[in-house]
Amino acid sequence: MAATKKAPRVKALVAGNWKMNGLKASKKEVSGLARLLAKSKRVRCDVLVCPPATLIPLLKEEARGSKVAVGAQDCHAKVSGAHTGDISAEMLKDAGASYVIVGHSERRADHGETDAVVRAKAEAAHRAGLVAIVCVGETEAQRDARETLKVIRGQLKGSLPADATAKTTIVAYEPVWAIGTGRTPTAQDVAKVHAAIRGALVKRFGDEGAAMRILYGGSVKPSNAVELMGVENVNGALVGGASLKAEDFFGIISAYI
Ligand SMILES: O=C(CO)COP(=O)(O)O
Repeated sequence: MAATKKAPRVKALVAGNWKMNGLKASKKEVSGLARLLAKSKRVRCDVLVCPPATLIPLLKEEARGSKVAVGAQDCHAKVSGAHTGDISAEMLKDAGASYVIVGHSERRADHGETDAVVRAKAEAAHRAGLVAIVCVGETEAQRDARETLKVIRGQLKGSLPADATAKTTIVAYEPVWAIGTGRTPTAQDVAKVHAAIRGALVKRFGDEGAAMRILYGGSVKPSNAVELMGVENVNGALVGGASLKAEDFFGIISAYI
């Protein structure tokens, strides 16, 4: 009998993207989250908070000894130099980050980041020893034109470094029209896109692609987390608004209890 290869078990990640929200006082959300996680010993996923860069050292300290990792929302591709206002991956690592989000649709849209730029940032993350969370997602117009899979495959091809592995790289699928709108794709649509992403990852990276985490992002809330996180090839969530309050974020994490 031919041996059938089983898909590897992938540990999920629930990541919070605070975007441009949070002040020093927000550290109480991290200590609150750490307390909730400590109380519930059965949480089967990794947990990450990505605050504005100014808060990384403070939140890293606040999260010390807990299950909460700290990450950043963007990085520059270079190590250092004359790039006013930018922060390198090495600096983020030095500040306490262990992950960095690259290619978020808000950066692709507001800062004209191309796939090549996103790829250079992901390579910088790897160079610095950070895990890169590479975001892809179609706009509403692209979805209406039934171009979703074509767009996603193109973004993956252009944005992922050639030597990406399951340890260094995470893909986040965030349909642009679902971000901050309260609208989400159906579980069937999420399954279709995540299956296509998995197929593209396996084709390009083999076993590493089979083990790479694929997060879903866009209006994830405690009320829809169980359904969305239960979809095949969904290995966690990238959460915006609902990650700002410890109780809400824990409500989403609870999908993995
Ligand atoms: O953009 C997002 C996370 O990166 C999703 O944001 P919301 O969860 O607020 O829709």
